[in-house]
Amino acid sequence: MSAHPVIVAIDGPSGTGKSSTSKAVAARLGMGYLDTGAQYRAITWWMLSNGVDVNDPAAVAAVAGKPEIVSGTDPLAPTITVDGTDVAGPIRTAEVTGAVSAVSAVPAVRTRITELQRGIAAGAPAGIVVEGRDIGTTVLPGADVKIFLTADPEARAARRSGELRGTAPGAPDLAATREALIKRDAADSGRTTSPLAKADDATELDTTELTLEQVISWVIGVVEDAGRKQPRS
Ligand SMILES: Nc1ncnc2c1ncn2[C@@H]1O[C@H](COP(=O)(O)OP(=O)(O)O)[C@@H](O)[C@H]1O
Ligand SMILES: Nc1ccn([C@H]2C[C@H](O)[C@@H](COP(=O)(O)OP(=O)(O)O)O2)c(=O)n1
Repeated sequence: MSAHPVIVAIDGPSGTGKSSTSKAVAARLGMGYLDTGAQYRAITWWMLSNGVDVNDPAAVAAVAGKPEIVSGTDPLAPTITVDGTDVAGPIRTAEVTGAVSAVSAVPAVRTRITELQRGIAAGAPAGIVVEGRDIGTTVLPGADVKIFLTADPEARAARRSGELRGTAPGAPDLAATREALIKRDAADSGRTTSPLAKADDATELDTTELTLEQVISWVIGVVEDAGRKQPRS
């Protein structure tokens, strides 16, 4: 399709549809898929499992280089391990969700994880869809396609709440989910190092009134357009 493997950056706050959209787009276009939030969750899980005080940035920074995080990029079966342990389940607990913004605000953590992400993107032979908070702005500023997804907080909380009810018995109710989500957005947008932000050259899409399938089709259209505009090799 293009002269080099296409890199697609999809950013936005929680519940806008980044993961579901990115996975589907990557699968349909035969590309890799990287969930960068899962990596921040994985390092947070390791900190909590090892008794590190996640509210002490110096303590977190001191051990940020220790865990070995490996992400599998098949969009049909993405994987994440820490020191060889499959953590796909444990990284989705409320405890990790409650601590991840503090850990991911620590510059030493971001430097480490950003390096990992750049290496994975550079080594993706068929191109890759990378989703997160700072992919278009910091991690891959030269990405071929940059998309920023948004949606009303009510829609985002309802989606997340529905998802948690499906997978986690005893999950918090809608109001609690909404409150936690807004608090996490504020922390992620307000941090000093590489906050959640739309890149100037990203295309924004409000997904509030759209179905997931509509969002997927729109993103595929943008990626295919970008491929057509690239010089032929
Ligand atoms: N446009 C949409 N309409 C309705 N539900 C959606 C839409 N996009 C995503 N969802 C659902 O919302 C939940 C959160 O989506 P997800 O892709 O995990 O968002 P994010 O990665 O941005 O946090 C999932 O259950 C997903 O199926
Ligand atoms: N590129 C990224 C991706 C995620 N993070 C941090 C901030 C987020 O609150 C957490 C968790 O991200 P994740 O994408 O799993 O969050 P969701 O629950 O899917 O919204 O990680 C980040 O700082 N930078």
